[in-house]
Amino acid sequence: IVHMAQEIKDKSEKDYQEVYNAIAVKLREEDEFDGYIGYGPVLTRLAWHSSGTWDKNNNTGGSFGGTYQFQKESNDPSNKGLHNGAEFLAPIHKQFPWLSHGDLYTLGGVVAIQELQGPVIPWRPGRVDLPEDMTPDNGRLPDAVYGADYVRNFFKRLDLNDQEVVALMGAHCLGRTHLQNTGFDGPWGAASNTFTNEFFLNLLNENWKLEKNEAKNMQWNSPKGYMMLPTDHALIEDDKYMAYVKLYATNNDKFFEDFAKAFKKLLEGGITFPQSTPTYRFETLDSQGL
Ligand code: HEM
Ligand SMILES: Nc1c([N+](=O)[O-])cnc2ccccc12
Repeated sequence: IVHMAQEIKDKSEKDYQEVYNAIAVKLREEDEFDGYIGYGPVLTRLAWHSSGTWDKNNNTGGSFGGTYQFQKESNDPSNKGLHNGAEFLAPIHKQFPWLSHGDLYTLGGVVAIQELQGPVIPWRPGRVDLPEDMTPDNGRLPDAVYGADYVRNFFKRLDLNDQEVVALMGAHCLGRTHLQNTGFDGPWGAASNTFTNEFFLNLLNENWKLEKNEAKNMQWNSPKGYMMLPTDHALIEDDKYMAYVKLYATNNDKFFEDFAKAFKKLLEGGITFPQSTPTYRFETLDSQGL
């Protein structure tokens, strides 16, 4: 299967910046969601989950077809809670009906990272909505209960190496786990809505204890009220992963640079873009004085 991005002839950078700004203004205004965390984290997770169904071996799934819009995919137990992100984006789709669902879901994640003071994520348009029968089966997204070998093997299907995996996991600086969504709870400490390298500093500096939570799942908790999933903690149980955790804990610029590259790669998995497709680097609201 080839997912060839379509050439968008009648839309310019200005048109896409207008979509970016509409999402960013809504994100700034609707700040009360999830205990004043806001929609940034769930939009980031929606962009990741709509892309993380890709299988490089047969080029099925991925962000191209926008199939998260179909219940078969949005009802995947792995996607519990993401309807909040999709409902947030629904009015944006109405306002800009020419934007495909695949472009909408991935752009939502780009706006979230950039507006939460993270790095600029270069982004390309042209994903094309696929029919419902092209929706990938459930079960392609990762479980949180396993260790480093599982994580390494899982991300091979997405063509992502150790360095890219550790950088991407840094997005767990955002938001929180919700017992009713995934059976993990916390962090009760500062569940953040600012994109930083905190996740790596927490991993290295906190005193982690493996405990059974209210849903009978094992998770790592710290005295300060932070938590880590088993797959988070795996990054300091494995020497190769640990080297990158230390790199990103001590070099925020390097983390930002590597995260931006890996997140773009994740959001474009399986897509062939024509040479003529522009790569957009959007301005934040702040940098536009808005
Ligand atoms: C081994 C891979 C991963 C596993 C097992 C995993 C698992 C989870 C779980 C269980 C939650 C809690 C969801 C909830 O209860 O509402 C979560 C939240 C989140 N994940 Fe991951 N994740 C992984 C990788 C990623 C990646 C690669 C990204 C993005 C680059 C990401 C971004 C997020 C964000 C932003 C949240 C917070 C969502 C919110 O606050 O509503 N995760 N993840
Ligand atoms: N905030 C988070 C942390 N943390 O250390 O703050 C760790 N792991 C997480 C996993 C999923 C979602 C949020 C997380």
